Amino acid sequence: MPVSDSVNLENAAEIEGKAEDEESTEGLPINELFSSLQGEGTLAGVPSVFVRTSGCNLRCWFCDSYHTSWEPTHAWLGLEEILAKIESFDADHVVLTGGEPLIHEESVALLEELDERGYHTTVETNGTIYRDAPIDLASVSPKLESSTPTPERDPSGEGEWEARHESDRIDMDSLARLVEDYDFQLKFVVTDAEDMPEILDLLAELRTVADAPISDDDVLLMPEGATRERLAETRTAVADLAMEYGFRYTPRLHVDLWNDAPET
Ligand SMILES: C[S@@+](CC[C@H](N)C(=O)[O-])C[C@H]1O[C@@H](n2cnc3c(N)ncnc32)[C@H](O)[C@@H]1O
Ligand SMILES: Nc1nc2[nH]cc(C(=O)O)c2c(=O)[nH]1
Ligand code: SF4
Ligand SMILES: [Mg+2]
Repeated sequence: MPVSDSVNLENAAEIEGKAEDEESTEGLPINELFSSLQGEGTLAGVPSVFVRTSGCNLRCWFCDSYHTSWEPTHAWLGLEEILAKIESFDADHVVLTGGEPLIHEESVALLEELDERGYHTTVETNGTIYRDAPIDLASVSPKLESSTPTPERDPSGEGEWEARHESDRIDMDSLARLVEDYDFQLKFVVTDAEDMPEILDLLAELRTVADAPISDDDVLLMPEGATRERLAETRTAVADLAMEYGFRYTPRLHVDLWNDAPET
């Protein structure tokens, strides 16, 4: 969808207010809807349609989807319109992402319609919100302390989101319900070895709290980087960490192939 069709909201409070107002109505704020190869995780390389909702409850400093979080941009589309666009592509897999798709109650209705039509559904989520929906793969990316937008790292302000991001980024109950109810992968964005103790602690706690087994094979380390240049700096160290700790490594194929251009 060309961004020129989209409505640009000025600030985060406005989009969040808008998203809540619109929960009672049909439709979703869509930032882009396109066909590509799944670039990340266990299904990397699978042709998929991506539906990117706008709006997020967190603000990672490195967010590669800036126009869904820091500066949300979107058009409101009805479910029928979204489904027609999805069906115009020849794919069996649909990836619902964002922004944070699970802030929107209407995401459940979309997933139900996709399930009825026989699509395999992946939901890319930060794991802070649980919803009961036909999700074939919950692709959960819990946010580490290294994602927090400190004043030095804030891409748009002076650290106004730091405290809220820090207090909201982990919700153990939501994480536990997601891994209990769905096939899942835990996909951590990693920059260097300093991220590892927090990952190990989080896994230990989740394994205690969740009534579902979590194997090391369910844990994927993904290098931080939204550009080829940045990935070139992080990926070898992250691959080494995956080998050292016995977790999986996931590439970011869309960054390697297309440098994370829009609609890739
Ligand atoms: C834009 S997020 C949308 C879904 C959800 N909000 C989340 O964070 O999981 C999609 C995926 O991209 C990852 N991601 C975002 N920015 C990244 C970056 N700079 N480097 C590596 N992965 C990144 C997220 O961790 C998540 O797995
Ligand atoms: N090709 C491609 N694969 C992806 N996997 C997860 C993505 C996302 O932004 O959630 C993504 C994306 O933006 N593009
Ligand atoms: S949670 Fe996901 S969409 Fe939200 S700011 Fe972080 S990476 Fe971006
Ligand atoms: Mg992406």
